[in-house]
Amino acid sequence: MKILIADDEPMQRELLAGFLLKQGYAVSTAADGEEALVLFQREHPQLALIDHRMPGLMGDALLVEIKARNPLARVIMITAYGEVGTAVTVMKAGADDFLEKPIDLTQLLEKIQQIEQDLDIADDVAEVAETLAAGPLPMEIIGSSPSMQETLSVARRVADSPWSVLIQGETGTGKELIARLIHLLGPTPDAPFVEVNCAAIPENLFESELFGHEKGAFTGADRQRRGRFELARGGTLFLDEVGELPPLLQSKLLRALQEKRIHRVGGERDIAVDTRVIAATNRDLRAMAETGAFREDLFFRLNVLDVELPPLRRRREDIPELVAHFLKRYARRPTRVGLETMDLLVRHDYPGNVRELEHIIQRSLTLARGTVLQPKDLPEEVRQGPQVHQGALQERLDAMEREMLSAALAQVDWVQTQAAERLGISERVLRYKMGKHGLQRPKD
Ligand SMILES: Nc1ncnc2c1ncn2[C@@H]1O[C@H](COP(=O)(O)OP(=O)(O)OP(=O)(O)O)[C@@H](O)[C@H]1O
Repeated sequence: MKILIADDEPMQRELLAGFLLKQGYAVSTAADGEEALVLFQREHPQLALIDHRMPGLMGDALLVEIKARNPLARVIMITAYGEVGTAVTVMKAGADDFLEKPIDLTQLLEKIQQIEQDLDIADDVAEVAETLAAGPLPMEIIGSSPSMQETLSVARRVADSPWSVLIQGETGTGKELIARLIHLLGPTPDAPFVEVNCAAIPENLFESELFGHEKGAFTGADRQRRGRFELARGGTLFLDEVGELPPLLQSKLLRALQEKRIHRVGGERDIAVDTRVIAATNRDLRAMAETGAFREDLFFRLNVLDVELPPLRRRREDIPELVAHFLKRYARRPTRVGLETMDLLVRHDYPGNVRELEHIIQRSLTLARGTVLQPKDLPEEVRQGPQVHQGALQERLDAMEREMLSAALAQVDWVQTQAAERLGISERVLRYKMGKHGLQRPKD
C-alpha cells in the first residue's frame, strides 16, 4: 500500500515515514498541502495521513481536494490533542478516521491494517485515480452549437504545441474546463495542472505564491516553499483572471516566460521550469494592453494562441443539452423539465453563463416538489422572461448601475472585496460588472 504523509513538522514527518517504511509500506512525504496534492496526483496513494494544521493549503482543503480527485482514497486526519470539535468537523468533511497527537504508533498501525483489509479493491483505487487525476474528462464538455464546436476544435489544435494560450470569455463560460481539456490533450496529461486565481491572491503574497520563497526571505517565511510555477513543472500552470495580475508581477511573469527560468523570493539561483502557461481572462486584455493597463509585451506572450469562449446567450441551442447534463449530475431521482420551463431557460440571458445555468438547475432541484421542473421552481429573473421594456429603460438602468459601481469603488479606494460588500453583490459579479462597464482603477 502506498501512503502519503502531509505534515509541515519535519520531526513528526520523518518519525511517521520511518516507522511506516519499516512496516513495509511505500511512503512519500510532503511538507505542505500543495506539495501533497502534486504527489497525490503523481503517485496515487491509497491512504493519506494529513496533519490538520498546516500553513497554506490547510488540512481541510487538502482533504476536499483529495476526495474530489479520488473518492476511494482513504484519509486519516491528524488533529491536535483534545480538539474534539476539530475531529468531528474533519469526519463530517469526509475524513475516514482521525488520530490525536501525540500519535500512538500501535493504534496507527491497527488503523492502517484495517484499511488494507477493506481495500482488497486497492487496484481499483489506482485505476479510478488515474481517470480522475486530471480533473473533469473531455466528454463532460457540452456544446454542439457551431460556435462551441469551433472553440473545441481550436482547443484540440493548440493542445499539442508548447506555446502559451490565452482563453478569453465572460465569467462562467467554461474557461477553466477548456484549460483542463488542453492540458489533457497535450503531450503531458499526467503531469500536474496547477491553478492560480490571480484575483484571489493578496498582492503582497503574489510573488511568493507564484515563484516560491527561500527560508527567511521575509518575516514569516520560516521555511522554504515552492511556488506554483515550480509545482507545475513539466505540466500546465493555469493563470485564471490574468488581467488582475499586479504590474510588478506582470514583469516577473514575462521574464519567466521569456527565459523559462524562475527565481524564488530571497533565492540566489535561477531554477529552470518547463511549464506551459495557459491564461484566462474575462476582460478585454487587448484593450487593456492598448491603454497601458496591462503590459503589452506580456499580452503578446500570453496570446500566442488564443481560444475564444462564446457567451451562453450566443449559443442558446446548447442550453437544453446543458440542462440535461446538469440534471443528470445533480438530480437525486430522474427529473424532467416541463416545456414551458425549458422555454424560459432557453430565453434567459445568463450574465453568469454556464455557471449561472448550473446554479439555477441545482437550486430548482431543491425547490421542486415532483419529478418535473416547473416555472415556479425557477428564480424570479428567469421566470419573468426577457424584459420587454428594453431600450431606454435598459440604458438608464445601465447608467445607474455604472454610477453606483464607480461611486462604491471610489469610496473604498478600489478594494474590490469591500466594494462588493457595500453593494451587496459577490466579488465575481462585481468584476463581471466592472468588465461590462469598462471600469478600471484610475492610474495615479
Ligand atoms: N460546456 C460545458 N459543459 C459542461 N459544463 C460546463 C461547460 N462550460 C462550463 N461548465 C461548467 O460551468 C462552471 C463554470 O465553468 P468554469 O469554471 O470553467 O468557467 P470560467 O469561465 O473559468 O469562469 P470564471 O471566469 O468565473 O473563472 C463549471 O462548473 C463548469 O464545469
